[in-house]
Parts: sequence; structure tokens; C-alpha cells
Amino acid sequence: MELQLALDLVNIPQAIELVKEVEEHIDIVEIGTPVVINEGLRAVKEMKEAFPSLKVLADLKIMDAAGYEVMKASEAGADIITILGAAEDMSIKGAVEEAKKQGKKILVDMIAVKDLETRAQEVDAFGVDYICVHTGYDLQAVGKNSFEDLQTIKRVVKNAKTAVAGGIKLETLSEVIKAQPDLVIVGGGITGQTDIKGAAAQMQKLVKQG
Ligand SMILES: O=C(CO)[C@H](O)[C@H](O)COP(=O)(O)O
Repeated sequence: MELQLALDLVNIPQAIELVKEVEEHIDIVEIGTPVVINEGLRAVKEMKEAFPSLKVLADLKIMDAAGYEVMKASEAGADIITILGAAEDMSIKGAVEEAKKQGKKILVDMIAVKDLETRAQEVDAFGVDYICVHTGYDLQAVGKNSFEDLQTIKRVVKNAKTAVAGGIKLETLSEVIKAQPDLVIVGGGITGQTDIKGAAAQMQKLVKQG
């Protein structure tokens, strides 16, 4: 099981400072969608240059022109690139094809997918690397989480690794771990704490214990 730190509400220098603090406690650093919107793929490039041994995920949440966008994120240094499960089959297949060419990985974000069970099986057959259940900020605000959805994909996904994101905190991490995802994605549960390094270390400990 791996731990990914999601950085959403920072600029590039702040992102790099944060990662300096927690680098030893995380496996993957995510350049979140708002950071890409604000700073462009330069954020991915600068993060990879600053931490060459850390895997960098570009959370592009691709919806169209997937091959091209995967190519550009790969050129910037991303190791993993996200596409939406709600995208066209052709887009997801195009993302997988380009990622394979570039030696990169694709994570499919299932945010807002209504028939999760069916779509997860379809997407799994396209050869994607990760399938991620995700409760976004707007649904977190009304008390939703992805714990049940994680159990659903654990049941039906046969090839891809499984991932979970959305409002995971130290207090809820054990419940998430019980479902045995391959990847746990945490943003505010680390960056919103006073002791960021301590929070990352505690989360890493639980994730590694599995
Ligand atoms: O992709 C995202 C929002 O769309 C976030 O990166 C993801 O939800 C993890 O952050 P948090 O733990 O703060 O919810």
C-alpha cells in the first residue's frame, strides 16, 4: 500500500517547501488540479526537478484530447496522469496507449460516475494502471465519503490497482486501510494539520502496516 500527498491549494514554491518536510513519509506527490490550473505543467516539471526520486502525479482529470494531454504531462516529468472515468472509452484507451509509449501510468478518477460497478469493470478492461474512487470537495462538504465505493471497486476490479481519495484524515485512515486499497490519497488530512511532518509520518506508519 502506498501513500500519496495531494497538493491543491498552494503555489509552486509552497508545494516544494511542503514536500521538503514530508518527502521521506510519502511515495507519490500529486500536483492537484487547482495547482495545474494556476501554474500549468510547470508545477509538475519543477516538482520532478526538485525531487527526482519521488513519483509525481499530475491530476489533470483529463476529459478529452487524452493522448495529447498525457504526452504533454509526460514531457513535463509526470509519472502518473489522471483521466476521468466519465470520459469517452476512446479517450481512456488513447490515454493508456500514449502512457505506455511514454513509460508512464494512468489513474482513472471515478468522481461523479453513477454506475460505479459497471464503469469500473469497463475501465479495468482498457488496461489502466489505477482506478480511484473519489469524493470531491463539493460532496465532502455535505458529509459524503468514498469508503463504500472503495469496497465496490475492490470487489469488481481484477487488473488495475485500486485507489481512494477525498477527505481522508488520520481518524478515518484505519477504516480505509481495512478495505486494502493499493493507494491512499491524502490532501487536507496532512496539509491542514499544524504538524504536517508528524501527520504524514503517522499516516505512513498505518499505510505501511497495511
Ligand atoms: O483531487 C482532489 C480534489 O478534486 C484532491 O486532491 C483529493 O480530494 C485529495 O484531497 P483531500 O484529502 O483534501 O480531499
